Amino acid sequence: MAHKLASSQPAWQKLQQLYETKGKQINLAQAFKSEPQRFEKYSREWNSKATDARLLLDFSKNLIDDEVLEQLVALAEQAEVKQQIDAMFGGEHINTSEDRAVLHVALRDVPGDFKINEAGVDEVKPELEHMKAFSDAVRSGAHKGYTGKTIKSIVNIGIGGSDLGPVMVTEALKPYSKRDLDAYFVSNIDGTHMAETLRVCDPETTLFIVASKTFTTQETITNATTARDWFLEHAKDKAHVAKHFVALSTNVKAATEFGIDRSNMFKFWDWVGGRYSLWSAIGLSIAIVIGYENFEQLLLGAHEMDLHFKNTPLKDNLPVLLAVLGIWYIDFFGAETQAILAYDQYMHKFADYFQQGDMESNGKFITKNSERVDYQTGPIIWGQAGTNGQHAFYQLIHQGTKLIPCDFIAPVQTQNPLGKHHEILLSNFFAQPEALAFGKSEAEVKSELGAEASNEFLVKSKVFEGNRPTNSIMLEKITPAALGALIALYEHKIAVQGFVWSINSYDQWGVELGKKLAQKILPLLEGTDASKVDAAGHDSSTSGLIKFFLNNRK
Ligand SMILES: O=P(O)(O)OC[C@H]1O[C@H](O)[C@H](O)[C@@H](O)[C@@H]1O
Repeated sequence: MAHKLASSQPAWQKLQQLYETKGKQINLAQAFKSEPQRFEKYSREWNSKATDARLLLDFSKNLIDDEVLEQLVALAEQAEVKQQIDAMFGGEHINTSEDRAVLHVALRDVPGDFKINEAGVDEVKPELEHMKAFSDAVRSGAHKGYTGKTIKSIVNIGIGGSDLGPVMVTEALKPYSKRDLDAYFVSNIDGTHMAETLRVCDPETTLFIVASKTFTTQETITNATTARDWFLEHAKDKAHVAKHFVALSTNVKAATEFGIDRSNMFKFWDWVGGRYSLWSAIGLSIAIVIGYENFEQLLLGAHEMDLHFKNTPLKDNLPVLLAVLGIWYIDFFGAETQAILAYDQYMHKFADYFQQGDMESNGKFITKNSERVDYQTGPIIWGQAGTNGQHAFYQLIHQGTKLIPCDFIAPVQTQNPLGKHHEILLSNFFAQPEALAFGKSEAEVKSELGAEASNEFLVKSKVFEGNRPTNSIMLEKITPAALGALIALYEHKIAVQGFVWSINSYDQWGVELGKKLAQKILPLLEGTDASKVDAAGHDSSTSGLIKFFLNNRK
């Protein structure tokens, strides 16, 4: 693969011209007027064959026409997206800086459709069986704590990819959860997170799941050690740890050193990136909360999206469409962010999850050819569940000076039919993209205002320029399979953008420097001698801050 600068592709130059000559003037109101079939043309329904996952992607409210879309797809073709997809599914080591394959798709290949030759792939099935047996035993009460009681709480201790996926999915699929089992997720090194969790847990009925791909992450190991100390204060005998602590990791050696039995370890492999790991052993808390059968549906839904992604021509390929539309705004309109707005309370962690998924994957400036990009790469991802966001930040999306492409997501069917709630929720879900696209003209404002129309400032303040692009994604229902498919859709969108930008979406060197500096600073904080700080070689700002801490702590 050539991994050329995206800006050197012929389609990029063409898109630049299109943007200048007409792209920036595309007017959605006019486009919809002149094209009665715009929705039919720019929307795609997707039905999974083997599961109940169904979704509709409407991308008609984007600032595109046929020519722009054609060039966007041509850009993906020229960037060899198809070949890069095949390389990923084929197990090639596309994570070149770490010389690793990128095979989260193998974790959810339950039917065994992909023939991948990579060490560990043949261990996926046995590991899933291990997860099934263990999650069944915890849920049924067969797995007992050290005093013979059944498990009432699980505490997942992990951070980043070892936390966000389990948190997001267990929240999104709460209707499928075992309601008499409490699930907690401790991630932050701030002792408050663990202290507040232990406060409500009973050592006799709590299972700790230590989730860490590397098993070296400072936060997780510190939190796990604190949990073990707390547990042993009550249980006394170290032999009881086996019933209350399990580990999810690629690093069997470090987990053993921590004191976890091999039989209590659930492993995965270095070809699973942290932010793509919820499908692996890292999903154990999910399997315990929603049951293994539902966890398998989650995998199957994702697998169905994998098949779509792998086998569908680029122009009809949903992840590819989302990816190139994103590139249109990021690289040609200068959009810096992307909002993900799920109109479903259970999905309130979805945007947080893809903050890591997208920003850790594509927040990079070096191409795989070691060139510095001369274009923008990954956007800032943010969002909140609707309708809460409407009462917080939508003002800026509607009338601010920034272009914020938004993805609106909602289920047709609610999990909680309650009066008119769902109709009201969805009326907002339909109204917001409409308002963003078509706005409100000065003439409309004036006619609405009647006598007050002479107040120029009021009139101008009430104008909505419109033309703000959105995608709308409707799922039939947020079932485990549908959620799996939706997550895979976004994962692959991120992959395609990385492929086009020629960056490596699967490493994360950008998180290292801060960690290293913290390691250097920690010994200073453990001491008491402020005078040592000056000799430690920090800048005056960092030294000043550390000394303020040392001089003022009690
Ligand atoms: O699972 P772990 O090895 O503990 O890693 C947890 C997290 O830490 C790192 O800082 C990485 O940036 C994340 O990608 C990872 O998910």
